[in-house]
Amino acid sequence: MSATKELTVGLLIVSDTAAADHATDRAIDTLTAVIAEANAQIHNNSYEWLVEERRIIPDDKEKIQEKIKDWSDNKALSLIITTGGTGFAKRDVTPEAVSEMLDKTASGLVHGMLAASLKITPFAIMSRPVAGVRRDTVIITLPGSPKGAKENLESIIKLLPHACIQAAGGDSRVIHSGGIKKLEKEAGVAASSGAHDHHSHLYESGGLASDDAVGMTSGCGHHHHGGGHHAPTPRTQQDGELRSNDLTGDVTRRHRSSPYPMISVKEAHKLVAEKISAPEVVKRKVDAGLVGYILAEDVKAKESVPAFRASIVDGYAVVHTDGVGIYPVVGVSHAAPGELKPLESGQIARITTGAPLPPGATAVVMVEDTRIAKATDDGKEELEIEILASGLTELENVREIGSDMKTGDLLLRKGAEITAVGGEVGLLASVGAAEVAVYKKPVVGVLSTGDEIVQHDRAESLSIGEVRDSNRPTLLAAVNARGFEAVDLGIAKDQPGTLEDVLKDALSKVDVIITTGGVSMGEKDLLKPTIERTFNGTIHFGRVAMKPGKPTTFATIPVNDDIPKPIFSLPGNPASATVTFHLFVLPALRQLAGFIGDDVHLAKALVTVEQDLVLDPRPEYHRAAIRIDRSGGLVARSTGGQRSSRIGSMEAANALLCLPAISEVGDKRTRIPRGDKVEALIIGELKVLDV
Ligand SMILES: Nc1nc2c(c(=O)[nH]1)N[C@H]1C(S)=C(S)[C@@H](COP(=O)(O)OP(=O)(O)OC[C@H]3O[C@@H](n4cnc5c(N)ncnc54)[C@H](O)[C@@H]3O)O[C@H]1N2
Ligand code: MOO
Ligand SMILES: [Mg+2]
Repeated sequence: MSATKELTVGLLIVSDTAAADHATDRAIDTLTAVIAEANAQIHNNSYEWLVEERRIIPDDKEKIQEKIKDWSDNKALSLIITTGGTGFAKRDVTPEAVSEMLDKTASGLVHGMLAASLKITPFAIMSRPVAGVRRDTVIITLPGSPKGAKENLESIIKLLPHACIQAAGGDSRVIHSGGIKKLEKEAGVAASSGAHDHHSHLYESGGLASDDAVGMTSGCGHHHHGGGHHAPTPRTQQDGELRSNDLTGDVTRRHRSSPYPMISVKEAHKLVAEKISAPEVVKRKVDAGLVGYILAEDVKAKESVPAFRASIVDGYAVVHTDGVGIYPVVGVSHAAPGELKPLESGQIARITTGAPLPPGATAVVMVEDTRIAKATDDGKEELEIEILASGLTELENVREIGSDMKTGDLLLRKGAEITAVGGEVGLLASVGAAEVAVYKKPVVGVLSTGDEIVQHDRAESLSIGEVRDSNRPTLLAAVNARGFEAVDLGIAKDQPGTLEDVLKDALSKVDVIITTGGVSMGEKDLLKPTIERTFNGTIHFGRVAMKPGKPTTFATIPVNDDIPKPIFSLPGNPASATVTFHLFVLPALRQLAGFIGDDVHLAKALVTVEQDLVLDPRPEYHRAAIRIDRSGGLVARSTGGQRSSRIGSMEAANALLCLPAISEVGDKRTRIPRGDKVEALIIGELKVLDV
């Protein structure tokens, strides 16, 4: 199984000055930053640098050798980086100390570093770096100046994973061919056939799908129509294959890299669509509570609308052939039920909008087209009216019976959504539909997990380590606002028994479970093992190539003879939980509720970005507020800091901008410049741009 490999690093700062006063050292911070940057640039998750040791020692050959021995022979670090002691001064002994320890030298790395430095300064010629391998560890020596050390390391760091993996015996599953080619390209190394052969044992992955064989493309092109015929399904759990940590084991035996393949957002959508069961049909009353349901039957009109000949205006019912002239007012028809006296030629009747025409009347004249000819003596009633309008046509200003809708007409088709606009409820109500068949909406349970999580409105201030529960109120609100019934499942402690009890209870009450927290690599991350090992559930995916939301987990749990119930275990980080709710859970809820086709997914639009947006190694769902500008175009403004912990990044956000992973954009661009257009997934109402 391919997985992220940690490449461990030791930073050995060789400097008399820094050893005497650690505060003077700048090398550790500088190199840590270079390594962090290198991690950020890694275009897939097959490896990651991890700085495990940092030590500052004086320019002392024995001390240098002692550390190198410990870090390579005992700790088997992947890489040791020394800084300092590479010049011509008497105390400069690092190259000598290191050379004596090497099993193999690596003159290529030395050339690489020197060549890069010489481009920057001729003084590079004054440095005497060495590099090589001791046991499983690659060792490089950098100059003492932080600037020089940084430049040297930057010049080779992209090729170092390859060197380290080979030095450690080369695991052919670690780096896939795309990764090596990318490294070569990034480092400007020609992929000559020789180099290719040399690498081949690393990148022929023997049919095993590597992490990004499934792709890391951003998730906007995700629209699947519920199962279907798109990309091949990524690997999911095979029968009986348990990948999660065994909770009965010691922490030392937990996974050190995720056993779950990293799949693309697109594939995650496809898996959700496939595993979500068919919607159930139920009868529901036609009232305000019907909003958000999908009709499970065609609905036909049982009655005609209008059910009688009705006036469209306020005026006088006439016989249309009578023409202009003065006529006696023989009756009144208000919009109210009741018997009406028939009208004969030569007579008229006062009538209001919506009122039934008297039998015999064939048209209505608007009050504006008439004049009073004679009133009663007290002046309170009209006796005679002069009709001024000529050339009336039959049924002018009249709604004929069934002219809006006839008995038996198809009102709404199976699959129609009863929207919050109200039109469909109105249509059903207008023909007296009292009850309709719709698809059942799933009831959704929302659970927070974590020993540190406390009720958000607890009055006492927080003790160290405590965190207010923002995920549960957020998700309960979002579930409700999307028209689904939400059940508050509370907070479960990070204890297997507790989680088991809460989930067991939830499975009996709700159709879909959402949990947050406890899905990543920590020993207290219990969701995956509990789903798999306690509930015999199937984890369909446990990692998705996206930011935020990498550890998003989707599983189904068998329940008696029933259809397995879906459980979405979202990451604990608040922005991650909220984004992944919209991206994965909402479509699943909609599918269960009978939505089909593109309606299952969030709507997409092309928007113009207002600021430069920096790209991440993972496809990113950048939170933004999009507005309609004066020309009707859409502009997007970032909500600011996008760290997964920052729920503030969701404040006023109505869209998720789909930013490609760095590796997806050509010409080494690292940002989307302002003014460019990107795809946005709409999660809230659009507003008009402030002027
Ligand atoms: N060694 C690794 N560590 C982590 C990885 C990794 O790949 N390797 N992934 C990181 C990513 S990405 C994420 S996202 C998080 C996900 O963590 P978990 O889902 O396991 O969540 P927790 O560890 O329980 O909590 C993370 C974070 O969120 C806070 N939290 C949790 N629940 C709530 C809540 N209801 N309301 C507010 N805040 C909450 C929690 O206190 C933590 O700060 O893992 C990374 N680690
Ligand atoms: O993917 Mo995590 O969601 O970065 O924070
Ligand atoms: Mg965790």
